[in-house]
Amino acid sequence: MSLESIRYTRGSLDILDQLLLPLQTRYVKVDGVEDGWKVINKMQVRGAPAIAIVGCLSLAVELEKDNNSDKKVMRQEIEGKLNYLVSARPTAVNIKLAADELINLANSLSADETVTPEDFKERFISRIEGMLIKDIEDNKAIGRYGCEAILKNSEGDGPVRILTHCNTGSLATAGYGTALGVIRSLQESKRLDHVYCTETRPYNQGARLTAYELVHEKIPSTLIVDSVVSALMNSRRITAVVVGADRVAANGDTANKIGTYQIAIAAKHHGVPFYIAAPLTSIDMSLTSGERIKIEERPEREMTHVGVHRIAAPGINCWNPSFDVTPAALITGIITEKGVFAPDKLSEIESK
Ligand SMILES: CSC[C@@H](O)[C@@H](O)C(=O)COP(=O)(O)O
Repeated sequence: MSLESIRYTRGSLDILDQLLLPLQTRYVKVDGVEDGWKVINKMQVRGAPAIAIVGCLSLAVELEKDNNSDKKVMRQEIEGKLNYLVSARPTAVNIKLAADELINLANSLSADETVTPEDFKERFISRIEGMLIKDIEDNKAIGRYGCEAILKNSEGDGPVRILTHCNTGSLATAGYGTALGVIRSLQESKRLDHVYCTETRPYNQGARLTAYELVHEKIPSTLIVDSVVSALMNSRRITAVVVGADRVAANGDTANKIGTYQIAIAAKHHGVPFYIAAPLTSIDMSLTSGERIKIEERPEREMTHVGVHRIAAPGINCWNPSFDVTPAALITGIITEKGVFAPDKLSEIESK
């Protein structure tokens, strides 16, 4: 069974505390929006789709307990709470798009005189619950499309080797995963020879989380230090790189975990196809290019310490951007639940 990062039943939400993995498995109760903001901001839950889903579910939990019977007040509070949740982490677009969709829903439910306050609450919570189910279905479709594209592009019908970065699996999504979903799908097709995952400094999502998921799923895999990527491509045949995304701009420029950009440059140099695997909820068509993506800067302690142990010389200045933007020109294809698109063809998604 896959790892479960989100446990939800109506009125109750618990998330797996990813700060404690892989050494401890502990679930944390999320009792409303304030808790939701905190677990996202502290990165107890992380990964663009999981951030959006946990944020929205925290609102669903709060709403379930709310006895408000004034639709206008409910609408106003919902908008304020969603905007607050969006502020917890700035780079991933999924939570912003989910918030916009829910604010539109609240506006129309509030304006519709045939909708009672009870109906408002029921329909609003059901829409949020639907996101959980849809994300898993979308990830499975991403897995299938990604697997097909990689096998089609690889020479002959031999085994394939994949490199991935950061964590994009069950822990970063509602389940199955995006880039890790593609890897799962390749494993199911029996064509997967090996996966290499980077440590993903400074927060080590690769070493702590992806490695944990790969071992859990019994997928043949090896952990590498981030700076080994070029040497790996030079010495072992890598079929493709597949990573996730936090925000894809309309021209295909993609923000993802810091270090993604240099992997894409290495892939171009070595002729290795470089894929982004992301649901449509990670695509921000309102931004013409990646230049305008806001990049989160995290506390320097995440660089200077591993757990409680200081590893950097005291007194040194630190710069800790959490994401970088890979230019579209370095990207072979963007794998979505609607198929694989060249980065300059994202506008075609709407007609699918
Ligand atoms: C399916 S998640 C894709 C990305 O969100 C993932 O690769 C990533 O960059 C996560 O960053 P994080 O800072 O751990 O939230």
